[in-house]
Amino acid sequence: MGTEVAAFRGVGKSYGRVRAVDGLDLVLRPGETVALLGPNGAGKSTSLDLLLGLREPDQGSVSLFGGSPREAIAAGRVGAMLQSGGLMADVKVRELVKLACDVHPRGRSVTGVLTDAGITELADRRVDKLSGGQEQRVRFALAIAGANDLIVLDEPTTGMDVSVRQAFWASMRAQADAGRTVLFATHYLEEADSIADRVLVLHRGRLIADGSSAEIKARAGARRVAFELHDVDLPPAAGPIEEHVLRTLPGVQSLDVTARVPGVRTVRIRTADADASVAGLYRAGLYPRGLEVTALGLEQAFLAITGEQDHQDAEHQDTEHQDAVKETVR
Ligand SMILES: Nc1ncnc2c1ncn2[C@@H]1O[C@H](COP(=O)(O)OP(=O)(O)OP(=O)(O)O)[C@@H](O)[C@H]1O
Repeated sequence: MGTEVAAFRGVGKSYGRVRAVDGLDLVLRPGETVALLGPNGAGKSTSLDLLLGLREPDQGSVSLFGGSPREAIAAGRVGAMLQSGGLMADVKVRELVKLACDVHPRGRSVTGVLTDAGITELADRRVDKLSGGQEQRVRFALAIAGANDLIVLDEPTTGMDVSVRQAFWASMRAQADAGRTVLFATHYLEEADSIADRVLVLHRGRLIADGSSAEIKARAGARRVAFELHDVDLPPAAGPIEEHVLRTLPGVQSLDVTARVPGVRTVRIRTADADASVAGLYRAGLYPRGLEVTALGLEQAFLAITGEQDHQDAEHQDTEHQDAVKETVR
């Protein structure tokens, strides 16, 4: 277990009838920078709360560094930046950071923390006079006030403008480069794509994808094929038949055709097999102009994976419903 930073084993957590986390199995290893993605209500914050021992699972177990979350926190191995909870009001930033450094079992120097969080110039400002983005950076400073081995961040860049966000990620990356494990929940998929070396996708409390950003994109499998069809290139009978041809090309998952210029249609296809789709286009006698084949971005891959899961869940519910009806009829 020495190589485990954190482990969820068969973890479940419900709030009344809402199943927020449903059978979560997951191990975090030292030095990883891990992004936790998922639509609203997917169970991200609940999972982080369970990891930090702020909530107890109904099922399964959560461990940190081979012990309980509480033990790991008491030993000063974990720093966290959560969405909830206000900051102390009547103090200056430096005083608040000093307090956090003093009470931490492995507290760092105040100057080092202010520098690493990029808030040296805010040190003499009152905490209650900060902007939302500045407040977030102070919260981050509190999360790195000690020599933690794991840093947990729940939507850390909410409220930060683009430049502050970039500076924030540079600070965070320095923490990861120092060998710390970082786990962050985010709704900004480009952050996950550029910062994390591992991406987890939660959906209705279940882990539906776990891998590098490239693996998640590949897992979504799809590529986008875009081209133009010019009427002058088409056989006379083209029209609705041609849309049917496009829709039934090998690998096609979705099709979008727009006609902004008379005589020219722009076609965008999402396909699981770009080579086969393109070969099929030519076989059908179509002449695609300006053909482009691109991989899906993480955002589209995320939408594809979660959409696919919604579809499977709906089918499963349908089957269950039909089974229940059959049972009633019998
Ligand atoms: N204290 C609570 N009491 C009742 N239900 C809760 C509570 N906290 C969360 N939930 C519900 O549990 C589910 C998971 O919520 P959670 O906050 O963990 O998701 P999330 O992925 O962090 O969402 P978001 O992206 O919107 O922050 C949701 O359906 C939510 O409404």
